Amino acid sequence: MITEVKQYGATFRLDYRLVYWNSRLEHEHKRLVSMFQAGQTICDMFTGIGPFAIPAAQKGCIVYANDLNPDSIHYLRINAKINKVDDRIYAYNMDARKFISQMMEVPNNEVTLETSHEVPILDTRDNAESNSENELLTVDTKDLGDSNNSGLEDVKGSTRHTATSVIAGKRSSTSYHEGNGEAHGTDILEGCRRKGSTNKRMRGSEICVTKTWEHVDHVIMNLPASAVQFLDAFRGLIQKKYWKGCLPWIHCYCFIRATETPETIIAVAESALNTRIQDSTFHRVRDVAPNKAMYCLSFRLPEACLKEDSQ
Ligand SMILES: C[S@@+](CC[C@H](N)C(=O)[O-])C[C@H]1O[C@@H](n2cnc3c(N)ncnc32)[C@H](O)[C@@H]1O
Repeated sequence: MITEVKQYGATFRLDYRLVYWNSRLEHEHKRLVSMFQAGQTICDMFTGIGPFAIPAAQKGCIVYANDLNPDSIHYLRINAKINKVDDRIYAYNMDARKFISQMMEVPNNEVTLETSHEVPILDTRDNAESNSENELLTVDTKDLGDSNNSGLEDVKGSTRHTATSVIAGKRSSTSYHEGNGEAHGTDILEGCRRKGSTNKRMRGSEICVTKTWEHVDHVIMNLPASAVQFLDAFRGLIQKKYWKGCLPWIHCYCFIRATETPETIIAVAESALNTRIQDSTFHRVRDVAPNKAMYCLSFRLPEACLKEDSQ
């Protein structure tokens, strides 16, 4: 059953039989995106058809959006096009743990653009002749099995797709390096123009290449039943010597039952991260049952999660 719904000015096409959609989350999508600023880099680990990703991109953020369900990614791509933000969203189709670890992985030579596993929405074909490594790729879902949305939570199975380390971002700087189109800025606010930056989808703004292992502003984890358990993926994930600026905000959704307290969830999160969390906030999203509410736990990734140079 394919239908179209509207949320805060964005249009979402979806098939209810194949993908997750909950209109009751509209206010929460809006609330979280209101925290983002234009030019920020967002990783959405459980993106669905993009109700965080699309408004974030509309706001001028660069979004790396992942979902294990290939149908979600199919509709995310459609919705990115409908809402004219396909130049700001990169989509990935893999397990969230693998996605975030590959986002933060520093490639061996730091300049290799491993795009063979990327599923970018951004159509770079106009640039292809000058930067073949950024060619548009299609989703190969053969290894993903059943496309049905049900039962995907906690799926740890890997796919043939691995996240690329290539990031397209809007940056104010125009420093530009010939070669492979890779950014070599010394600060996250510096970037480089994508080589042959004639992409017709740019609508007047620059598309730049930056590196997620150097900086991400926000990570969204909306899989309330088990997102907290995915936090272990952040242990030693970010290499201290490459990271620039503040550590990312993690927005991790969870359920809290009547028998539990926010402290219960913090304890699980700290155990997963293997360190203490400072200054966290819990935002009550909505009641999902008489004794169960959905919350958003937000905190800055603790420095103790960083990987030291020698590790
Ligand atoms: C609760 S929905 C949230 C979707 C969207 N972010 C929203 O706010 O409506 C969770 C999504 O996570 C996806 N998912 C479930 N397990 C996953 C996993 N291990 N890795 C990546 N995505 C997963 C599901 O396919 C689903 O689209």
